Amino acid sequence: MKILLTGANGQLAQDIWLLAQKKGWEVMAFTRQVLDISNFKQVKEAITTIKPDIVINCAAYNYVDKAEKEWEQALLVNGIGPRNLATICERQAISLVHFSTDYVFDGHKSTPYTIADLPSPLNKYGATKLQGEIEVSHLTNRYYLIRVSWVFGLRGKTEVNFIKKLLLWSKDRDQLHIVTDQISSPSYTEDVAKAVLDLIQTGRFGLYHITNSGYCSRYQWAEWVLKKIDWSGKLFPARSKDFPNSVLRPAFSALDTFPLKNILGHELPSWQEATERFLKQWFSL
Ligand SMILES: NC(=O)C1=CN([C@@H]2O[C@H](COP(=O)(O)OP(=O)(O)OC[C@H]3O[C@@H](n4cnc5c(N)ncnc54)[C@H](OP(=O)(O)O)[C@@H]3O)[C@@H](O)[C@H]2O)C=CC1
Ligand SMILES: Cc1cn([C@H]2C[C@H](O)[C@@H](COP(=O)(O)OP(=O)(O)O[C@H]3O[C@@H](C)C(=O)[C@@H](O)[C@H]3O)O2)c(=O)[nH]c1=O
Repeated sequence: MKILLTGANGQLAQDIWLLAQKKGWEVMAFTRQVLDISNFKQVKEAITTIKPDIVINCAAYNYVDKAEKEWEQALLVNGIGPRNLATICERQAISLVHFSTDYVFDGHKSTPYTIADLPSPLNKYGATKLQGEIEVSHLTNRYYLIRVSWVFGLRGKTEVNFIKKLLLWSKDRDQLHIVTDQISSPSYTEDVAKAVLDLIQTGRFGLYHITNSGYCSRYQWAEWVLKKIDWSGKLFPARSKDFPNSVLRPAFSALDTFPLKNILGHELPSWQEATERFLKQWFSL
């Protein structure tokens, strides 16, 4: 299997890259500096030269607050980039994996969102990711469109990883206030990478939700982590409105992964098991 991987410095990309190499697959990995997915010429050149079996697009603009002002930049990466990839993949009969987010939903439901629920994003980041979904699903038939939520991985930037941020805050604060009114399903990149590589071997194209099992609030997730690391500070519940500079985020955006289990034969480990594994690996690095 020959893979062309974009956004190769990102947290999910790094784990996909590692795992695919372990399987003995050929991975041609491109960072933003080498392949800017919003540049149609560069995308066409890379894909037509390499002729991969599959393109895995991990490139994204993931700054939720900044996207309100930088929405053109966000749309270029999250909307136009996937458009470029889908156009060339379709022309060359190459499969495309693209990732989206729980933030395409408004969070008004009280049960996990299924692949049959209609998106209605609350913020500009979510709107640009929805545009990416539309571009991919309209421009090619050979797609795996995979929504993930609250992604955390060992590698990549701290800014896009809530647990890494929490660990940083816990180092120099003795009090933390974490929101109880944002609930979703954490997704560990190691587990998502494995599921994605299993999925692409099935040839079962379509829309998927891939997250760890179960869901929690940001507060519950933080409480769980801080207990595991024996943090001596005090944790207080907070509300999203206590952070007036943050844009609106969905209150409940847990994802229902049906029919993933029917296809892979298993669900992903629970968010608790995944977070514990992350912490063990993080502190042994
Ligand atoms: N992080 C999260 O909590 C969530 C992420 N997702 C989605 O999952 C996928 C993987 O996310 P994650 O691993 O966290 O992403 P990261 O933010 O870790 O990585 C994204 C990568 O894309 C690169 N990039 C940015 N713009 C371009 C461009 N124009 N062309 C090529 N590369 C570019 C970035 O490079 P540079 O750093 O140099 O800008 C970065 O290396 C994305 O689709 C994301 O939207 C969905 C839900 C939650
Ligand atoms: C600073 C701070 C923030 N918060 C709150 C404010 C904010 O509403 C909330 C969200 O945190 P973050 O900004 O880390 O999370 P955010 O960047 O919104 O995370 C999202 O990223 C994108 C890319 C996705 O696709 C989503 O799935 C999701 O992972 O945390 C606290 O509870 N306590 C604090 O001390």
